[in-house]
Amino acid sequence: MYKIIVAIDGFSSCGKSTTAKKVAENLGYAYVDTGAMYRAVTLYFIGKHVALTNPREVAQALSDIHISFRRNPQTQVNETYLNGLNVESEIRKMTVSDHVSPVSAIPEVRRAMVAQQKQMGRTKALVMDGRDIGSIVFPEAELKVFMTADPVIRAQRRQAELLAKGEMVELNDILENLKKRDHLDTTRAESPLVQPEDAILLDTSFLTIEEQVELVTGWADARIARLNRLSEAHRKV
Ligand SMILES: Nc1ncnc2c1ncn2[C@@H]1O[C@H](COP(=O)(O)OP(=O)(O)OP(=O)(O)O)[C@@H](O)[C@H]1O
Ligand SMILES: Nc1ccn([C@@H]2O[C@H](COP(=O)(O)O)[C@@H](O)[C@H]2O)c(=O)n1
Repeated sequence: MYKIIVAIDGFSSCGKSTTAKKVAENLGYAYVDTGAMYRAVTLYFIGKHVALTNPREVAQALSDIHISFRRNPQTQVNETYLNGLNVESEIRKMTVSDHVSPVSAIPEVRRAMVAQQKQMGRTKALVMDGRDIGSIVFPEAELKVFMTADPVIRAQRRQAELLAKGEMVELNDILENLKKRDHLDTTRAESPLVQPEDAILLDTSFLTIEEQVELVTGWADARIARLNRLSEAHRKV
């Protein structure tokens, strides 16, 4: 069976990781949330008061950081570990959301994360979501999806999620954070968020989670079937 890479990019909180996780499950593929990697770096930088404009401090901090993902046996969900500590819940808090975009715009940070991400994709059978997966990390990905949704709907969904975890945040604060991050992410000099020309656009504003998962899984199945047919035809020649 042909194995592919599914690259999912898009704006903040439009459903990328929720969709990517379920599509990976459906395909029996590994899933990597690259936003979690940038969030873990940010958590470390905040804790160590790393000066973002000091290249030596940034390089030292990056060499001290080890990020990994481990499956929680109870929830079956991949959780993020920073230097051996589970930081899954810490990295989702607003403090990290407020600082992550400037940290992820630093070229040295991107180089370090992209190198690890490329390694993770060397055996394919991977669904990865982020901001530069189809454009920089895996420009050769067999399926690229670019997700978007109305900003107010995105903020409402994120607010409900934070509330369920006991964090009460004003809708407007979330909306401002989303808009600010989208602006920084799309305008930064180093690998900005762009929709690759060969990506399929998916607006989730009026879709249910099940509908968006079904769409992306269907596109992936179609790509795999086509590549299987091509390789079979090639084998027969
Ligand atoms: N179609 C949908 N309908 C309702 N809620 C949704 C839908 N898609 C995603 N959500 C919810 O919206 C929230 C944000 O989704 P998710 O974390 O997947 O977005 P994301 O694009 O990965 O965000 P980020 O870029 O900030 O990591 C989650 O609480 C998720 O359950
Ligand atoms: N490939 C990526 C992924 C993420 N970022 C930055 O991290 C922030 C948090 O990402 P979430 O997916 O958890 O929202 C995001 O706003 C980007 O600044 C990135 O640069 N590249």
